This record gives sequence, structure tokens and C-alpha cells, in this order.
Amino acid sequence: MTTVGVLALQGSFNEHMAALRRIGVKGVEIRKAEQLQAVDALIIPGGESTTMAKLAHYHNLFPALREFVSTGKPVWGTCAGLIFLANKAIGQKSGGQELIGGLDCIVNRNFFGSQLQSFETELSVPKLAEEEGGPNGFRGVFIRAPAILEVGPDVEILADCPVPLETKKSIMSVDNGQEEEIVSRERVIVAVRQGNLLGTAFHPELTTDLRWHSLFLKMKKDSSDRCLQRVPTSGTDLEDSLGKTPFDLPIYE
Ligand SMILES: NC(=O)CC[C@H](N)C(=O)O
Repeated sequence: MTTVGVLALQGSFNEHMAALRRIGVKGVEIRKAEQLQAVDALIIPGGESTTMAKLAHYHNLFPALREFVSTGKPVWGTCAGLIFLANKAIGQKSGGQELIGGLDCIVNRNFFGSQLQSFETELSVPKLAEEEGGPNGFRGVFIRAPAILEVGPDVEILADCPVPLETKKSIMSVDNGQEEEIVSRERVIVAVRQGNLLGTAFHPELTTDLRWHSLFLKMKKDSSDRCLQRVPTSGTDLEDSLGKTPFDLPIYE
């Protein structure tokens, strides 16, 4: 029986745990590196990626998370989790942040704007419907969401969406190259799959439609050589602003 770990440092891990319960799968909250050894797949939830990265860094989780990705076990990043999995993130806070990497794409961290520009929209998800049944549409909940700007050749696009007028309006007044690039875009990528990795810019765990969870659970361990290559890292100049001696996090079974 599959056991799915949910990284439980910060963000919407409870909601993913509840979704796993609804689907009848055992979920385990992950707060320590050694716990990763006991799970077959991992979900990295949404939340705030800089905070999550600081906590993961503080608890020395990055080496184990990278190791987990490179063994080929399925990993799904939602929203901040997607940022974590990307090989490159732009729009980061100064000093950058550490990423797990592995997903061959470039994400823009707060592409759709601030918290105020959060939105819900009906996404067209033909691949999901083909594999999981159900309607061609999926309610996408975007909370200060990232977007995927570029993908590598091995990445399959599962959903994209038009850039909302609100997003464009909110950045019209700002004058720099990156913002101009956003304004000129008509659509952006919001869900991708690459081998054992799945990434969604939105929050399926906040809806009652469990098809993304079900799709993820069908992903098999990828044993190709590609997975065993070292996962690229970036943003390692992160300051250890939380101090040097990590305290033990509790484990809730
Ligand atoms: N809902 C989310 O996970 C938001 C992610 C946020 N854009 C970040 O940088 O972390």
C-alpha cells in the first residue's frame, strides 16, 4: 500500500492530508529527513516558499529532499511546492532562496500579483479528464500564485490559463523589463508533469475534485538514469537567519 509524505513545515499540508484521507490513502506529515525513507511519494504543499525554504534549510532537509527527487519517487509540488521543485525561480526576495530543483522549468514566484490578485478560474484540463475521467474543466484556486514561464523538452504541459486583466492592470504602472514581459504575455503554464514530478501553480487540495491527487497516486517510480543524476540547486547564498542549532520538530502520527 502506498504511503504518501506531505511536507509539513508550513502552508496547506493539513488540506493535502485531508484529501489523501478522502481518497483512502495513508498520508504522513514529514518534518524530518529520516521520515522520507518510509514514504513512497511526496507532496510539497502551497504556503510561502521563502519561509518554507528557511525552515527546510534550518532543519537540514534539502539534501534529503533532493535525494528523494533523484531516486525517482513521485513528487508533487503545489504552488509554493512548485516553486521548490523548479530548476529556476525568478522574482525571489533578495538573497534568493534555496530550491530543491529537478523540474526543468522557470517559474515566476508571484506572477499573478499580490495576495489581493488571488483568483479562481475554470481551467481546461483535457489530459486530466482523459486519464482520470470527469469533466474537461477544473476549478483552479490561485493564491498569490506562481506561473511557469518556460519548460524544457521533457516537460508535458497539463494546463495553461490566460493572464487575468487584473494581473496586467496591477503591474502596468511598474516600469522594469520583467513586468513588461508579463504584460505582453497572453497565457501562462500552470500545471506540468515531467517523469516522476508533477507541478501545479494552483491548489487542488482546496477543492472537492480529487482528480489531481488521484493522477499523482498513479505516477510510478521513475527508474531512468536521468533521475539519478544530481538535481541542480540554486540560491545557496541564503542567509541562515534563524541561527545554527536546529531544535527538534514534533512528529504527529
Ligand atoms: N499559495 C502559495 O503557495 C503562494 C506561493 C507564493 N507565491 C510564494 O512565493 O511562496
